Amino acid sequence: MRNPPVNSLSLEFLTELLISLEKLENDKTFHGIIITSDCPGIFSAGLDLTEMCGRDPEHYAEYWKAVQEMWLRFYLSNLVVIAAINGVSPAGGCLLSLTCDYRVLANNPKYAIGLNETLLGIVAPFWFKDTLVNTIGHRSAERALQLGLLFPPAEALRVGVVDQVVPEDQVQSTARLVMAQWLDIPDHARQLTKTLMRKPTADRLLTERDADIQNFVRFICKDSIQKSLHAYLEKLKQKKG
Ligand SMILES: CCCC/C=C\CC(=O)SCCNC(=O)CCNC(=O)[C@H](O)C(C)(C)COP(=O)(O)OP(=O)(O)OC[C@H]1O[C@@H](n2cnc3c(N)ncnc32)[C@H](O)[C@@H]1OP(=O)(O)O
Repeated sequence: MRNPPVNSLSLEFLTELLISLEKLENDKTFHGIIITSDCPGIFSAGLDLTEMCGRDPEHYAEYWKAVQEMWLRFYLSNLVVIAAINGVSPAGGCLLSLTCDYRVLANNPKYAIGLNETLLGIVAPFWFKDTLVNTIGHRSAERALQLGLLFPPAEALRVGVVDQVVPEDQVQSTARLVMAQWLDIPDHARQLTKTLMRKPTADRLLTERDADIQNFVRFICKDSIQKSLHAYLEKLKQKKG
């Protein structure tokens, strides 16, 4: 991913990601992809806050549809998808990595990962929650979501948000090694098993997709939510001094 400075998931970047995924899926010589970041120290800062602030309801609806599409397409991809997480990965960045089949995280205490939406005064939708529950179990997800926990590497491994923590200079080579193991499995059997495990979760969003968009637009348009998102963005900008 190369969307400097922080790989935020803007509408344009989400569209690029989806087009890239589609191209790779349509090319039958590809069987797997590794998602990693070109922004030093940052895997992805998550959803682009500027897409959710000070825009009109039509824009929010279009943006949310693209976020849903990213989740659905990566979560259900027939390819083996591995995240080589080489930086901090809050909220939407964590969600993207949770759509993958396997997560390798660099062992750097700054590289926290988690769904921290409550810290921004917003609520992770049911499909963010479902993805986390499917990964770390109900009790750990309940605690992580309510507290907006961002896990440093050792904690992330202990709770199961990531599958492996390795020295920073071994993230890419480990991801390639893991990819080779996954590609050794007969592809047809692996793909059907992935679908079996994930389709019920995806179906839930597919049947409630429009309602989920409407909920998002209603929620994000609230004055109180706009105020807290503006304040959060301002805090990020002022951090530089
Ligand atoms: C109902 C809704 C449900 C779902 C909703 C939301 C899910 C989400 O994903 S919300 C986004 C959550 N993300 C975060 O909380 C991360 C915020 N960013 C950071 O903590 C830091 O920027 C980060 C640790 C990633 C990187 O730190 P630095 O290297 O120190 O960079 P800066 O903080 O100086 O940021 C540079 C530049 O980028 C802008 N920025 C950062 N994050 C975002 C973002 N998510 N969206 C848009 N823009 C972002 C930041 O404001 C700076 O901008 P400038 O000052 O204009 O350079």
